[in-house]
Amino acid sequence: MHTGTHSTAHLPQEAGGCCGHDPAHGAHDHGVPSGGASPAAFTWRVEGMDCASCLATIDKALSRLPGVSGVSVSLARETVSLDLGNGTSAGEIEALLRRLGYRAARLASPASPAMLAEPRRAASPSWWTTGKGRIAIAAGLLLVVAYGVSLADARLADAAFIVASLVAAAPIARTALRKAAAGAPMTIDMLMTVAVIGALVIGAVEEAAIVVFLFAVGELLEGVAAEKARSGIRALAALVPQTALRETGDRLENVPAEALAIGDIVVVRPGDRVPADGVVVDGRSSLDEAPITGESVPVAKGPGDKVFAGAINAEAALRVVVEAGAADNLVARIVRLVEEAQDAKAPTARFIDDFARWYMPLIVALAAAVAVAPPLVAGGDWMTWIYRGLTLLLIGCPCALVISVPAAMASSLSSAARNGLLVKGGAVIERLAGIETVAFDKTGTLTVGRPVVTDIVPLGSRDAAGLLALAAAVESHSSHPLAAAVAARAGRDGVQPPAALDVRALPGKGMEGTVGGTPVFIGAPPFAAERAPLDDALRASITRLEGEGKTVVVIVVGSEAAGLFALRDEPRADAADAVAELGALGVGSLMLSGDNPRTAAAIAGALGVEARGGMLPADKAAAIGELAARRRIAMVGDGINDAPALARAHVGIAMGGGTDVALEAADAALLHDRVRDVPVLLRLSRATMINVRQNIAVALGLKALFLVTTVVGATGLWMAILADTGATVLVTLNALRLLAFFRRA
Ligand SMILES: Nc1ncnc2c1ncn2[C@@H]1O[C@H](COP(=O)(O)OP(=O)(O)OP(=O)(O)O)[C@@H](O)[C@H]1O
Ligand SMILES: [Zn+2]
Repeated sequence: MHTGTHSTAHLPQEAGGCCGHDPAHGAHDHGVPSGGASPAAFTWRVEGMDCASCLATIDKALSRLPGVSGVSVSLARETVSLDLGNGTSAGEIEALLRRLGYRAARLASPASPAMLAEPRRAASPSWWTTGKGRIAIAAGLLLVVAYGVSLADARLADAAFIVASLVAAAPIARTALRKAAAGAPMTIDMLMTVAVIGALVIGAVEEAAIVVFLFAVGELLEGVAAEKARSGIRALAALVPQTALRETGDRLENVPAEALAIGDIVVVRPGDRVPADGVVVDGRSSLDEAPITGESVPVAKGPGDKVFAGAINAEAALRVVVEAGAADNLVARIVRLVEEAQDAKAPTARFIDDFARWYMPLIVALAAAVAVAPPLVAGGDWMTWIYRGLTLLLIGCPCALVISVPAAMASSLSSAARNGLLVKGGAVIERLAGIETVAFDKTGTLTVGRPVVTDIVPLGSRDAAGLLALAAAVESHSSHPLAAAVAARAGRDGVQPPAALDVRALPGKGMEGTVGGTPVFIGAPPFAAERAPLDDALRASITRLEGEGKTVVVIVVGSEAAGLFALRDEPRADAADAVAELGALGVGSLMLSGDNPRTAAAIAGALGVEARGGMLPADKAAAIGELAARRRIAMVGDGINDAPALARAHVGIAMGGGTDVALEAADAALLHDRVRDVPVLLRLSRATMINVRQNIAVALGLKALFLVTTVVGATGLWMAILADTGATVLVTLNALRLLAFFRRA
């Protein structure tokens, strides 16, 4: 059973601290600083955090300041958040960030998503304008020049390579020193600096220059996959138009979309994008929601239908009443969710981070031993063994390993989000990949959730219309799908329901109230039977109707059964296919229903799933808890009345058009009402975990291989760094394959 908490890890997923890993990191104080005044939350947007190593360094440096607690660094959002008590001022924090080499800008509200606080931020800069890009280009050019010089005059070769190495390595050395001054001495920048200087000292000058260049290229590539995934999600936010046509009195005025308030009326002309989430009040058109939810078919919308910011109005003008502010619309929530998801570490990622944490010091110790021991103990050649020791230092770079998990997760999470599948982090992906059974709620999940009254059976003197009026009187107070069906039928038949008093819902059982002074109950037969005797003829028709897959509710007036309604809710068109696809994946399906077992079995039988009926809402949660103890189980529901069951499953999946509840209550949410997205999500998760394992194998495999070849002297300096750069490239390319998952599916 999962804990239900979505990791509030202080370090984001990509924070593995590739190159900046220091053994002590992570030990910081989340306590409230002394001094009485409660700490205030601050958030900065920090530019220049382009590598995993930056994060550990920032976290560590900030956490050491007095009065600072709860440091959280997000690479996905490019923010640093922390609580500030007495002892340090916000200005001092900014100064420290500047000293570490980053630009920091305070964000007004820590709660506001960074992206939306500055929504029009230019797209991420081209690689060659970034610090790492410039170092890589410079190192490459210097290398070419040095080769040119050495060809022209062999006597100048050594000097040329030495200059090239020193100049290209200078920024790396500066970073190493800066981090060391901030309390993180053992970083890959430091290893690089030591290795390059060492190589120059022992005369391996050409290799030193190549090493600096390859290292710079590797560093440049490190964040490519994550950045690519991130820019895909940022593109979403850019879909929301900047301006809106607001109706003010009888005028239309152009206002910034952010200025729209709930209740404003906006006009969306054909060809325009919808500026805010809202509900259509006038007009009919079809809307293209593909950019937001990945739904490729345009959706017809008319009065009363929900529209989402960013959708393209294809046909006719619409008047829309705004229902959410700019920071709360679906697109903003998706962006925020995916960014948070990218910061939530999967267990595998955490394991790799732990590994990387002791890997680097271990390799450094090994390098020292290799450089010194053989010459001292066995009389080996000093130059040879120092060279091998320096090479081992380079093998200490855990870059490819540290990005192996987050690169795959970032690709997976963002391609899922672009296709209407929202997953709250790598941990959920990891759990999804291991799911053995999927439990579905019935109403609204496996079925359409819009039951229709098919039979009305009055008893005694009352006629059908009279019975319907009575039922509708009580049901008009409920939003249950069955209640909606009864009310709809009354409306269609032109029946005017009388007033009902003291109406209350009995969850999972029915409704009760008083009409004209007489108590009226409408609900499931077993609970009706507690109030009035049901004769054999009545029981027989209930059994027959239920066998047809219909839900029967009995109306009890006073202490007498007054009649029954049968309602039928059709299975979703793709439900049977979804169950079959799950079966093909080796995953079992199960339907949990509050409906009576016979109806549940009839519907389940048609879909080919096992069913459990007659469950009260608490029973569903209990059943999930019990199943979860034996099998890894996912629960799919609408997130509204089955939140407890969703929470008790290993993975809770909410289905249903982007409602707040669905997004908050579950580990994953499907924006479309498409059951087949469940097997798609499982396949994506499995593909992601395979990808992760391939990445780890490549990264670790190359390390192990070059560790051995270095010690036996088969490979040298530049091959060692090429192994890391090459592994970074392979891991990145492999992770990016996941972006194409939906194109193949
Ligand atoms: N408003 C209502 N009017 C009539 N009957 C009701 C009402 N609410 C609940 N019931 C009765 O209680 C049963 C269980 O209701 P519950 O809401 O738990 O299940 P459901 O959501 O309809 O179905 P499922 O659990 O399969 O999704 C219904 O089948 C019905 O017999
Ligand atoms: Zn590295």
